[in-house]
Amino acid sequence: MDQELQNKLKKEAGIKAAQYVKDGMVVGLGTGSTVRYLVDELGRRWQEEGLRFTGVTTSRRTTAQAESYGIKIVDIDDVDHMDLTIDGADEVDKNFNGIKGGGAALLWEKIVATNSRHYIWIVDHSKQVDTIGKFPLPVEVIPFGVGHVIKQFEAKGYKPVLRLDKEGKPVLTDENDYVVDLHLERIDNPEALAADLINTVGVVEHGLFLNMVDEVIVGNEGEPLVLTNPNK
Ligand SMILES: O=C(CO)[C@H](O)[C@H](O)COP(=O)(O)O
Repeated sequence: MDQELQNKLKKEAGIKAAQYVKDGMVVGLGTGSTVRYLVDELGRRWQEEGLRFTGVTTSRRTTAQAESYGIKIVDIDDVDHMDLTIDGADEVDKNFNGIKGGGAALLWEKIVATNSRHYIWIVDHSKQVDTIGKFPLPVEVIPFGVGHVIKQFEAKGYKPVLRLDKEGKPVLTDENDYVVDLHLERIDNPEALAADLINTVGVVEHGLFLNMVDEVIVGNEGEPLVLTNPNK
């Protein structure tokens, strides 16, 4: 899919998802290029329609964008729960299992998601896959001893690569951790992999979001499709 079309589909999914946000809600705001369109639309409604909600964000980038519109953002510990969280995803399969963390925000994203009453992903249709894993699986690892974690992953055949920025320095998450991307190509047993990763000392979180999402809004040529998770 060409970039221009992909951006159009991301934008349509973001605008559709913005309709779920109502006055008075506490809303979790995800991270990434699709969420940017969502926040633009919420910002427009905040300024033009007087929409008022309380936002909790999953990254400093999203905080900065939301606050640039005047949207009220609070600390996650200042609210009891999120009524609704809307985020992007890197891949999603038919069982509503997905990979997140392409933007290195997976830890805050998972914390916000797990404390949300309703959880929605916005994606363009290129993110829909039969089997997850082609997209490298992000794993957040603390810097101390990261080389040893990488060696353990190599020994297991996980094909780990430390994520670097353009200057060749390790990418830092908002918690000042590193991201190790696992080039697995396909993940046939995501539950087993998730358990193995989270039991590895030094791993803070991984980007497998398994059966967490309630609805996926898919930007398609035509109207965005709303898929509802039957297992939630
Ligand atoms: O998990 C994420 C950030 O950590 C993003 O939601 C994911 O990478 C999708 O991003 P985009 O909308 O730019 O394709």
